[in-house]
Amino acid sequence: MLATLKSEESSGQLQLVEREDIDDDEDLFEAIDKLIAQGINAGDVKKLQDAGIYTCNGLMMHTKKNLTGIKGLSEAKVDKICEAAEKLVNFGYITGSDALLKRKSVIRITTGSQALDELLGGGVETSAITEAFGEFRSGKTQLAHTLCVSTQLPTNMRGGNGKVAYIDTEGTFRPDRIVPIAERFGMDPGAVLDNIIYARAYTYEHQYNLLLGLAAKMSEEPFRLLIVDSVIALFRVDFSGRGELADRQQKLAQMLSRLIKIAEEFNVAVYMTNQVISDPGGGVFVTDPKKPAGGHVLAHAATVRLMFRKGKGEQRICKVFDAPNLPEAEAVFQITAGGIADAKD
Ligand SMILES: Nc1ncnc2c1ncn2[C@@H]1O[C@H](COP(=O)(O)OP(=O)(O)OP(=O)(O)O)[C@@H](O)[C@H]1O
Repeated sequence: MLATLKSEESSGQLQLVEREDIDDDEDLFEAIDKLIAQGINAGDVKKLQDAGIYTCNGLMMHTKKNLTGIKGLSEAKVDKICEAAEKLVNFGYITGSDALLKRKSVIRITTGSQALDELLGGGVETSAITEAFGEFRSGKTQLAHTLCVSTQLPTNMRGGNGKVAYIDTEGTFRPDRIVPIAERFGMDPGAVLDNIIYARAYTYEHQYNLLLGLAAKMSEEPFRLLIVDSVIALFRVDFSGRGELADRQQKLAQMLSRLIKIAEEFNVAVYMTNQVISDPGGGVFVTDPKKPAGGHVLAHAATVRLMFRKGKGEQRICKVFDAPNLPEAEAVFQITAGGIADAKD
């Protein structure tokens, strides 16, 4: 894998495509300001943007109740806006063939390990949520760092030719780790770092607001990856005890719903990490039983669920825990200075 990438090094420097240069059929969303040409006044479009809605596709992912909650938008205005948006985007049925065509826009981003890519059917998928859970030091954050770089590779090198947004809830992002990973892939570390936007979240509300703010950025520039590391940590801190569990799960569901919408609206791969909790119900024959945190709410939100565990030395094992189109199999990979790679033996 590494050899292939290196051999293509000369031709492989990242060329981020300007939004204007992208073919129309590659543009998966209609910008919200196109509503102006449909007779919606610019002031109302601005109100939508202020509420974090930057595309017509994103608009239709909101209920009318949500939209009338935006200051200055009456029910009549919301009806008119939705009608105008429906003229620009088809929100109804499409044929199976069209659905297949739509799937063709999905990109698979290399993890840096061929064995892991094969396990994932080619890599981490856009328009979907990939969740990695596992014990500490099992490689979840290292994979996040590797994806930060590989997402920026051109698509003919199994990258996503796009930018990266990184939301860090535990303070574990290390920009200096990006440097050797970029060098391994034959890329300029400075340029790679410039294509990553990073935010440290301190509360679950802050985490949610950071997601809302992303729509504006993603509608302007080609992003292909959103990392949330870890998705649940702040919820476990900000809500404590059984009494707050229902409230926590409801807020978590709202945030996960936002993540799914971002993935689909902008054809972005969402990679989120999750913690494990001990599972007393795991049975007496299982030593140290562990299960992913977040319960059913998280289980339903993730498209692909991966379980990481430690192997010998720097080796790690990834198991497909749940995925709609992947077999329940395992792959061994290794953490190296240059990020995730194939295991040596
Ligand atoms: N430069 C490097 N070269 C080789 N291995 C490294 C390097 N940097 C970190 N590692 C290894 O990566 C592992 C940590 O992995 P990672 O930070 O991804 O864990 P995690 O699964 O995110 O755990 P946590 O829940 O603690 O955040 C450590 O075992 C460390 O030895």
